[in-house]
Amino acid sequence: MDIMETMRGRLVVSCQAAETSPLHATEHIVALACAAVLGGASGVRIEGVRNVQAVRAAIGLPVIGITKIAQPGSDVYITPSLEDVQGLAAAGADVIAFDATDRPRPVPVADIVGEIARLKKISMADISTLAEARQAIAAGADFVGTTLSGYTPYTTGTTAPDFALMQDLAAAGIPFVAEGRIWEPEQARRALELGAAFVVVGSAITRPDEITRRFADAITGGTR
Ligand SMILES: CC(=O)N[C@H](C=O)[C@@H](O)[C@H](O)[C@H](O)COP(=O)(O)O
Repeated sequence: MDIMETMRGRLVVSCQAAETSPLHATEHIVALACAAVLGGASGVRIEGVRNVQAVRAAIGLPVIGITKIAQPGSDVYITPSLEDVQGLAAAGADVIAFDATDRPRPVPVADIVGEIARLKKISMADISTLAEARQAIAAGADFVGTTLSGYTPYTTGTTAPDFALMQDLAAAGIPFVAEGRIWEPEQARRALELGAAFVVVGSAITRPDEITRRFADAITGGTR
């Protein structure tokens, strides 16, 4: 399987559950991933070494692996350490995504990228700005994701996907994936038209609490 070609121009579904969610168990993550594949996903994004291992065994499509581990003295939590990279690689992730934002971090971006390459995996740098994307590619990342736009102190306040960032990435010739706040199929299509290699959708498909809240708020005007 050519990992990138399998996902190119297609939908990848992020199957994650917060610790507070009733879906926070490996069997539920596997079920979400299998449902996504049934619905036409061409890959999945999975959090946690155990979940990656179980999903890898259950589906034959590309798996993007991440960990989410809070770090003392740092806001970087997506695949922050070399041990996280090693665990995800051993669990069978094809692509390893990691925080490549310009914030204080436990391990330099170049070291994370180097370890992913050493383990013969594909690296996806989750960024929030064009400058971070340039730095990540210069450090050797295979491609970037717009995942963290809106989640760094210097990129706050948006509710829509960051189409402007996608346009900037395309203009700069940086290979990118669209991820973050994509709630409508038309937004996914637009991201592809802007040059995204593929599109990652999470909450709008796999977080029933957030999907429910969207409907409930629309009905009640946000008052509960
Ligand atoms: C910021 C952050 O931690 N993003 C995480 C990255 O894996 C996930 O919580 C998101 O659900 C994922 O990026 C997909 O985005 P959305 O759920 O908006 O479609």
